[in-house]
Amino acid sequence: MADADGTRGGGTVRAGFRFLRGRRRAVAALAGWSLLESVQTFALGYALARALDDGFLAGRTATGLAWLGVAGLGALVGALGTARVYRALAALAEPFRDLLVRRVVARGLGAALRDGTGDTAVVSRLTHQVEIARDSFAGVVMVARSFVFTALGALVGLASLAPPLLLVVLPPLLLGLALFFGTLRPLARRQRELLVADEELAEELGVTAGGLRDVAAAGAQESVRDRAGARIDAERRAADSLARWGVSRALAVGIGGRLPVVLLVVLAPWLLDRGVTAGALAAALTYLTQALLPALQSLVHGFGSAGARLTVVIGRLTRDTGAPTHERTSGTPSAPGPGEGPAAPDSAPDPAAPDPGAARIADPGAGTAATSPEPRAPRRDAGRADVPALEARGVSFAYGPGAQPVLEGLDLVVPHGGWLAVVGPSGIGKSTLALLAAGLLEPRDGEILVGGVPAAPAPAASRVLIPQEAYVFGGSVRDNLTYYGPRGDDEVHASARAVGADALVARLGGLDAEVDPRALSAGERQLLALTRAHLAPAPLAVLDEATCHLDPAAEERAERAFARREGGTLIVVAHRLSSARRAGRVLVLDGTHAVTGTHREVAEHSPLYRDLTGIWSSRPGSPGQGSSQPARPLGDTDGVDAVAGPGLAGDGRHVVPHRAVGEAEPVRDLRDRGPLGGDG
Ligand SMILES: Nc1ncnc2c1ncn2[C@@H]1O[C@H](COP(=O)(O)OP(=O)(O)OP(=O)(O)O)[C@@H](O)[C@H]1O
Repeated sequence: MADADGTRGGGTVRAGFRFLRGRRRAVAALAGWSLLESVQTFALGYALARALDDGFLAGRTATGLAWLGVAGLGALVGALGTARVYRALAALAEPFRDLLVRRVVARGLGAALRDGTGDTAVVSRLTHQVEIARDSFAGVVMVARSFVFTALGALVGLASLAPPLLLVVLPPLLLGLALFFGTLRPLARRQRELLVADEELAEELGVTAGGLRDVAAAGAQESVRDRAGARIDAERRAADSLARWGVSRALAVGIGGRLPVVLLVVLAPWLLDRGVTAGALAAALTYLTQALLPALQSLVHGFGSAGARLTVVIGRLTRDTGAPTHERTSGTPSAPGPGEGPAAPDSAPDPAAPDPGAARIADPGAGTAATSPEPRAPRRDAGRADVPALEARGVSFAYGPGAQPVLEGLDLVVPHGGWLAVVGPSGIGKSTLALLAAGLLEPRDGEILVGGVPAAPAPAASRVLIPQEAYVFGGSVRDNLTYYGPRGDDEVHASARAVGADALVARLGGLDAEVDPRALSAGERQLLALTRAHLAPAPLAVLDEATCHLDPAAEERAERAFARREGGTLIVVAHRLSSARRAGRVLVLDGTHAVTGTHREVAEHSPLYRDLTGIWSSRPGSPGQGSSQPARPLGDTDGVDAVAGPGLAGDGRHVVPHRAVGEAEPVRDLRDRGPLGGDG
């Protein structure tokens, strides 16, 4: 139907003519009704001239009125024609749509069956484009037809009134048309470029707006801004270029539609000398201003917009097998670190000496979980063993200057190789802590050190944050997985296997297969994002409910894969109890206390944790140690959503202890969370 690349309009026009040739009857019907419609154009000027010359100017009012009546009759006949024109147009546009739908469905289903993806959503995506093509096709036919028959009615009218009028009107009209057709192709190309740039920008901004929180979480503001800026520049360039070429369009309308009016006025004496009557002159002006000029304007603008849209859409339909238009599968990672925090080459920052005076929530159990036959990720610089992977020193944070703090006075040490699960009720500050750890938020007071240097200026390579919403972008599987840096296929496969994404990678068709993000489930997207993060060179991984769409077994496999990374440190905002149990240490953020320790220790000391995990005992104490109501064994079967607990405990106040387990002191009310909004 069109040029294969959809970028030139010649093929589309030719295909359009071929289509019309195959439907001669419908075309003839459309032409016939259009001819009838043009009666009103003809009658408008002709009857006006007669009404003036034979009627009002000759003192015969009745005759004048009768001719005006004829003009009215002409309008009625024309209206009849107009009504039928739309039916005749439908008889062309609907088969056009049917033809496209047949092809699209056949190709889309064929591709789905061939690929074995079973993704028949492609068909509905393309049929939407078909609707646009149908409407654009109808628009183009309508304006072309309208111009031809309006011009016909007007020119026949002029010729029948006074042939010299044609001498004045025709040359500029033809010149204007020549200019229009001469510049049609470059103009259409620019129009298409603008259309495509506009769509790309809208798509880009739509995607960005939907993921602003994760963009911020991933620290991808700069790359997102750059990409949006590039799209805006592209659209501006396209608009500038179209505007320059648009001058020719205005010129065509000016020469073809307005110049004849000027000439008629200027040459009126000459025309009157040659026997052109005043009525014919008035009729000529009416033809020009009421019929020809508007028809020419519609032609020029209609071809520019509907024609360009038609060419673009037809190009896509004949080229695509269903990839959404915005998924540019160039093979180049066009998206930023979609979802995860940034990572860059290793660096070994100068360790800052830990503050000897600071009391800590330390993680003695760290580094003990790594025993696995699974392949280890490439060695990362774990930093100096005596410098913690993450250290919070008296950290307070609030969203906004006057807001109550989300965290206050938090001290925390996570050594290299540690595995810490963060749990707590919804809205308590788990994600905030994750963002602070990733250096994407800065503490109001205190400091967060990653590998011994303040988290915010710490090299992005030192940690990777994987938020709940995983980003996968159009491109190959390899592009998606090696976004943070080139990796050999063996390493990529090893990480995919470790994380549990190997079956998915195979199902997608291997590393070279193109990814259609829309065809992936939320869990599959998480698996790809996790593998990408697993391959990142960052020693510290922060998983903020990054496995929430995986089943418990898949979640365990993924978490263990991160914990096993050589020298890797893992902080998990836990989504399930099983996740907290696996970790060497658990940090419970609650309304009045923050407690850390092993699972058993926090179960003993934190009523909230017991609530969250479903452990109830008749007295505060160690589960199973003399408790009158022994704790129920903890396990995956508890299925407790650790973050969806009963809410703030006690009086709703929040304390993060400066000291060890159980030693807490009250701090401020948390009800005012600050002005920024967000649900955590
Ligand atoms: N951008 C923000 N502006 C203002 N307040 C915020 C913002 N983000 C989070 N908050 C508030 O900070 C508090 C902690 O939010 P956070 O997202 O860290 O909680 P969370 O424990 O991760 O919750 P959830 O388990 O529901 O994800 C909440 O009261 C939340 O409303």
